[in-house]
Amino acid sequence: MLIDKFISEIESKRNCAVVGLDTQYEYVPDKMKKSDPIESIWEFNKRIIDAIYEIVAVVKIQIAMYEQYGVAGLDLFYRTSHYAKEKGMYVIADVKRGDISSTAVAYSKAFLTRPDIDFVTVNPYMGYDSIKPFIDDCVKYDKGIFILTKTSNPSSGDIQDLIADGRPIYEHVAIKVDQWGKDYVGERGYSFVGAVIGATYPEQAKKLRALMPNAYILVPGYGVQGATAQDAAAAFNRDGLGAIVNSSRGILLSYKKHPEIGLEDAIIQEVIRMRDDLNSAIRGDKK
Ligand SMILES: O=c1ccn([C@@H]2O[C@H](COP(=O)(O)O)[C@@H](O)[C@H]2O)c(=O)[nH]1
Repeated sequence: MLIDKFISEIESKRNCAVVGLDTQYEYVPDKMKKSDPIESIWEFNKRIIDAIYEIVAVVKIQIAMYEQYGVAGLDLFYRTSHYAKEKGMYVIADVKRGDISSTAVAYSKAFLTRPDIDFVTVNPYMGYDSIKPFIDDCVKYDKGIFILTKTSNPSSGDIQDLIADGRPIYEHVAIKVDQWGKDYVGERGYSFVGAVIGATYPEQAKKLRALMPNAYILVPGYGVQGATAQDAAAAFNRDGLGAIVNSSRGILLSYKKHPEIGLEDAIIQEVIRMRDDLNSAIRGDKK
């Protein structure tokens, strides 16, 4: 099962950090900027992937950053996912889809039938029939999903924290994630039905971790959004597994903090710093 192989790869690299390829033209170093933004971003993405693929298991590609450039941007999204996959990386398409079942079937087909995409993020607001097509395709094509549960943004509480039947909505979502994923637990004890929990909400993450012990959790919010490795650690199980932690701008823009070294060295340095920071918070490894 994909989720078992995914866990083995994270273990063998000793790295639960996800590099978020939320690339925009503005992020490309001036020296690398060409007149064509698409080709500039492509060069940047390729150099990042080449720099990290031996030490990082997973990339998350945020589709919105590519869609803003129209059809050429979408083509770049897939060129990037294809390139990362060719280098042996796991690819999360951060697309946050969710719609009535007939439309969800099409959304799922768009991503989960592709060999270059392993996971997608989905939005549970419309309920089980909007999620089931993705689960069916996960079974058929050996893929996985991360369901938005408690998101990292400051306003996530506007709706997710409202109390229904005595508990916040995000806890109800976690209970559903647990139920929906129970039949799909692999050899390592984790399901391909996972969740998204922001590192910016560590107290909530502890409770949510207990409510869905078999879910793999995608944890955004580390770095630029202000969460620390200690915050992110709340989403992990005692086995040191159960979560992956994303950083996008913190890694993509790390070259600005280290103008004295080249792009690749700056990216590698930041990825290693993040990996060691997380391993120290999760399992007490020495930094
Ligand atoms: O709750 C959520 C869900 C998704 N995201 C996405 O993760 C990255 C975070 O980028 P940073 O630059 O590391 O802040 C981005 O793609 C978001 O859309 C999230 O932040 N929070």
